[in-house]
Amino acid sequence: MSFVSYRFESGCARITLTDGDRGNPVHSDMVEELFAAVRRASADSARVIVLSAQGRFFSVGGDLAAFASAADMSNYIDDLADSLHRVVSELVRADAVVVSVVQGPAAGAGFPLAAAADIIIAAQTATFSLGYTKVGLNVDGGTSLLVHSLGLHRSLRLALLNDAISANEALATGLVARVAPDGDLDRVAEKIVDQVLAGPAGGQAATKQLLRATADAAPESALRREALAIRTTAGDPDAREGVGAFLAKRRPEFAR
Ligand SMILES: CC(C)(COP(=O)(O)OP(=O)(O)OC[C@H]1O[C@@H](n2cnc3c(N)ncnc32)[C@H](O)[C@@H]1OP(=O)(O)O)[C@@H](O)C(=O)NCCC(=O)NCCSC(=O)/C=C1/CC=CC=CO1
Repeated sequence: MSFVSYRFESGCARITLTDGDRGNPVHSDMVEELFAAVRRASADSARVIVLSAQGRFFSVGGDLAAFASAADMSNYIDDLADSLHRVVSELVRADAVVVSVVQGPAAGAGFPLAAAADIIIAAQTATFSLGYTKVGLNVDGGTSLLVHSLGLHRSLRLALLNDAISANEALATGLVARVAPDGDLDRVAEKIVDQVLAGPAGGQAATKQLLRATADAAPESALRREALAIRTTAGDPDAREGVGAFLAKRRPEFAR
């Protein structure tokens, strides 16, 4: 694997995004590796899955350079959204308790990826932002998770104005379970892992499924709506303008 690493030990599967020098951008090869790693964790009957990332960013989200260089950007984004949805579904459906460990920005698709976890731990440097509408796309991969975790109006603010929320704001909303100084993040994550491993596997798995079903945050129907929407927005000239403008470090000029 080039973009994701997998390690399994004592009931805990550790999945790490390893393209830290590039900010762990989300592209088709990365998502395929991520999906394979999550499937492997289930095959290993992991009790806990820890999803973390190397480098200064958890993830900058969709790889805008890959979008711009794709032969057909719209098709590329459609396929990528489908692949990412499979990862999100696998994480929310896993019997394992999923813990994400976020340092630095979780932007664009990096945000729903981190938020698909059951327990989110953030460094003080963590920020959460969506970015999709900034590049002419619709939010994807987690509208159901966002509304459940942040509430409707905060989700609308983040999605439409592209504000970022800090680790402490995310803690106050309940999205994040713990905030730790960057140097203490791993210790805090290990404490959570030990706490889960000391609990009853069957009771925890059933409880996770029940809570997610009650919250309707096993988000398949929302993911289906998102996939349909991105099929349209990714083909809109505004998406090409938004992606091109980000890469050229200029303000986008969307059609009015
Ligand atoms: C908030 C940021 C993530 C970080 O800001 P900052 O710390 O100031 O760092 P920057 O200087 O802006 O960025 C560092 C370098 O990384 C490059 N970069 C940043 N984001 C991306 C990206 N998404 N793709 C490719 N490259 C990226 C940036 O150009 C810098 O490069 P240089 O050093 O060479 O100049 C901030 O960077 C930011 O807001 N980034 C954009 C976030 C974003 O809009 N992400 C995409 C959203 S759309 C999306 O995720 C959509 C999908 C679609 C469906 C399925 C799956 C995936 O994605």
